[in-house]
Amino acid sequence: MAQHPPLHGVHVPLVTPFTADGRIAEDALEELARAMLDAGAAGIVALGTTAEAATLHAEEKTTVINVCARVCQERGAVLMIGAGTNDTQASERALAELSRWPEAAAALVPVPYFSRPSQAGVLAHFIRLANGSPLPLVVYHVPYRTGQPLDASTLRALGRIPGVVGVKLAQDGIDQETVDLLSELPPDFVVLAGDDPFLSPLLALGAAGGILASAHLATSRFAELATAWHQGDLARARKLGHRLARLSAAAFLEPNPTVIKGVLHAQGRIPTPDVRLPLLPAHRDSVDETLRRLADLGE
Ligand SMILES: O=C(O)C1=N[C@H](C(=O)O)C[C@H](O)C1
Repeated sequence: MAQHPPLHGVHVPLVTPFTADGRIAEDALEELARAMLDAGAAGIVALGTTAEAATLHAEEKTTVINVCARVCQERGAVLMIGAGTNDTQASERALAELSRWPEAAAALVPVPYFSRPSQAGVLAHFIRLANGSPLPLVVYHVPYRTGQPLDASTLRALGRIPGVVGVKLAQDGIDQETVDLLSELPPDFVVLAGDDPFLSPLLALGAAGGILASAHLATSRFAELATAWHQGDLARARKLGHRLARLSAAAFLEPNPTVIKGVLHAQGRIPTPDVRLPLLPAHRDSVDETLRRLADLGE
């Protein structure tokens, strides 16, 4: 198992494009993956929330991973794969399946949702998973989706588990726990921003990069923002960060990934803007607003 995958930079959690008759549009998926990497993304995430992974059946998930793995291998890019549920045993089985893609850098595994275990229970869950996983783990912490808060000391304890290499942090803001965590990270453990409008402040605090659905749009500018913070170009980073935060806010006017799919479709990059129930396609106003913010990015 690769112990220290290179997780710095911008990773794009790919949407799953659908054809008009509801199948996965594999060609469009492959083209999108290539376009993201050519525009400067460090990697691709297969089966993130943005992929509507919850609505894909097993065969479709394999197709998505195979397409992403092929393109990442071709481009020498980082592949992460979303896996896991709120059931520890089922998550162990899901992770074991990922041994089919040993080239993947990490599995992106959600904090167990809905069950609301104690923080010690969350820790025990990840200790068990890391122990048997064929891939290093990135913890996906998104309390507004999971209903499971974690404090900085638990996040740090997660980061000290052998085989846990990072956290995708989507706290819906920058709170005391975020600042505390980033003030002292365990060795070889990275924070990746997972809440798009807060990418720039998280990079300023020391995040290594981000997993960002809105980086489907203006991919090269997101990559430029990460580079600007890492190189200490503050004037550039602040200005670009504010503009990209406005773009991200528009892209999240409706449940993710509906607006992003609407924009990609309007740009002719995917065959339909379709999403699977219970999501509904974004309204035209949200798509237009996002296209306007994209046009406003300028140089
Ligand atoms: O799929 C992902 O990974 C992401 N999902 C988040 C969400 O839908 O809440 C947003 C983030 O940009 C990446």
